[in-house]
Amino acid sequence: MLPFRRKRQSQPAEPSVDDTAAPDGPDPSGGLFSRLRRGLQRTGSGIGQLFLGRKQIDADLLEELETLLLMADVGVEATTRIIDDLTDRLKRNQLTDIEALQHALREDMRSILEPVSQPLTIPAGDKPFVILTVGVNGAGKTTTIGKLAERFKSEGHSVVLAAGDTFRAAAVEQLQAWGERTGTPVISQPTGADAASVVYDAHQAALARGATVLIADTAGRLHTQGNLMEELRKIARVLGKQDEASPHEVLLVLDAGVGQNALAQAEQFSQAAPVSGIAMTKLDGTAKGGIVFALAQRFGVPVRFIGIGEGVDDLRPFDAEAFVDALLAQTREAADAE
Ligand SMILES: Nc1nc2c(ncn2[C@@H]2O[C@H](COP(=O)(O)OP(=O)(O)OP(=O)(O)O)[C@@H](O)[C@H]2O)c(=O)[nH]1
Repeated sequence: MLPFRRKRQSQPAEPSVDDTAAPDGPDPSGGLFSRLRRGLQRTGSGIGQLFLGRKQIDADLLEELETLLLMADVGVEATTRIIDDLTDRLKRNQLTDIEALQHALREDMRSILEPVSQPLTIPAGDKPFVILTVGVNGAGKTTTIGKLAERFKSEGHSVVLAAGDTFRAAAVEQLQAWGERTGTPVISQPTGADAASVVYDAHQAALARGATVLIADTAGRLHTQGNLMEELRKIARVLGKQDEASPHEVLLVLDAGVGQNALAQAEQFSQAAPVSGIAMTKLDGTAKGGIVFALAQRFGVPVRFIGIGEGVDDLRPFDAEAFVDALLAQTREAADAE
């Protein structure tokens, strides 16, 4: 048995039938933890299992940990911060056993993520709270907007969507499909129309309907596409003219699978619009989920949501503690084999 194990880690890695129940009793988080843990398995499996059967803490173990963190795309800066701290604690004889090391690792990882663990809260007001989503092609913007519409509606908000991706054929239809699925009105113009004008129309419509949230889709673009980056600035300007605080949130949607490239995307998009939050998608299908640490360490931009699947409910508010716990959770098979 491992000396250190948190209560929630005793759940199975792959709940087969009922996501909300573990053999030890119901999941107190209503299945959220097991879903998140399953999603992050590919990123965290190596780190979680590194300590199994280990009795001694030495330089080799820290070196192995360093390699695993880098492989999970935690990035050089955040990895160095973690390893330096652990080495320091080791020198000061603070890490007397594996349990203490795991505890310290958990603490270090949390301390990187806690500053960016800031949920998106929609303040009450007489104008719609405007969320402008930005990101490269295929990052998951449209899907994330659909999931957000569902979430905000379930919280009692009245939501309007703006089909600001007038560039890609079928983008409007894709957003409309999410609108139908979630019962949310979508304001659109045909492909090729001026994106800023669609967003303007949508803002007017949101005001007229007394909507509390407006979420604008935008065309996926590479940060190297100057004209499209200029279009983003224009959309932000048009929104700002109607309400100087708007857009209230510029949500950068990043595909976790791109790894370190996410850093370049964050940097470039921030130059076109003041990115105020990140939605990290596809954490379910990647071994590179550690990129969240690299982003937190480098930019400190709040991570608002994480996507852990394609379903409408597969978007979760980011929570540093739950994220680190899920990442470091060991599989039952590995624990049993110990
Ligand atoms: N597994 C998984 N798939 C996701 C997630 N989020 C989005 N996807 C999928 O990623 C693909 C691209 O998503 P879109 O929402 O179309 O991406 P987009 O950024 O709007 O793309 P463009 O319109 O080309 O800019 C779709 O197949 C989505 O179902 C996620 O969290 N997990």
